[in-house]
Amino acid sequence: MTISAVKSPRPVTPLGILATKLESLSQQLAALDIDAKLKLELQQACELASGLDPYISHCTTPESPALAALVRRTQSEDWSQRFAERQTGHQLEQEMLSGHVEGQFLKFLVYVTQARRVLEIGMFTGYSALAMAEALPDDGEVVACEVDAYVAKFAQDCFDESPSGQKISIEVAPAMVTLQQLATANEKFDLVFIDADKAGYVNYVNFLLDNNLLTPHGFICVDNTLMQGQPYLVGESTANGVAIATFNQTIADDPRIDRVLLPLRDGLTLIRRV
Ligand SMILES: C[S@@+](CC[C@H](N)C(=O)[O-])C[C@H]1O[C@@H](n2cnc3c(N)ncnc32)[C@H](O)[C@@H]1O
Repeated sequence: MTISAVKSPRPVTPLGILATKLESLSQQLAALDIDAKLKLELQQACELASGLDPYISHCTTPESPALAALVRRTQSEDWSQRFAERQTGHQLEQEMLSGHVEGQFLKFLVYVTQARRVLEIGMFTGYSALAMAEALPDDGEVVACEVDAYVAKFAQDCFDESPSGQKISIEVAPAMVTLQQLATANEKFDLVFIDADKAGYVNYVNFLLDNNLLTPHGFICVDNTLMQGQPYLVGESTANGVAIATFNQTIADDPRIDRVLLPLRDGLTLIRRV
């Protein structure tokens, strides 16, 4: 593994982007001769936005040493270089990692639902998989789908050094291929976390429901359902923004589904069959 300088992740959530924009506005207005009360109000808006994520993190149980080590390794990797050298099949980036608060939330869900079998669609370096594995009983299992062989090996190396890593089995293939194999083997899951290619989300949820891959009380968590605010903003969207807007509407129109979208990080939608 090549170690390069650790870079801070860029903002990729609606709140993070809002805080950055407010900060930029505040800096631009600071130089101008404008009403001091207006400057103060903008400063207060900046503090309200930029202080929220650090405070939520402060109030949340800290991540384990194994998760913290996985974050450090992920941030130290030069993902652009790996892609340039064709070691990864597509451009990966540290911002893909779900992180502390979302990881602890997923872990909490595993505990309270007493899940024993978890399926992850889109693993990257394994942060969410390992967070969920930490909450599983000793005989519990996370089956983690990942299409990229390089990052799958990277995650496996992290799991090998983690106390809960042996509960995770990685399936290196396009997730739909793995889902078909799991359905053929009549596998069932208590919790499915979807965090892969956004254009595939509708098909993943339909496949899980149509092929009874969930246990009777099983449920699905879907990541990035706010996609940096694009689904509710007027103006141009990226391909991912369009895919998530379509996914959110498809889910809203599906009478089989009960759902709630939580404004956690970049949006997390919980889905269960009614
Ligand atoms: C956002 S990252 C996952 C982050 C991870 N869940 C975490 O919390 O750290 C998305 C991952 O999905 C993988 N992926 C994309 N398309 C996929 C597919 N069709 N099948 C399986 N994995 C896929 C990507 O290679 C990438 O590693």
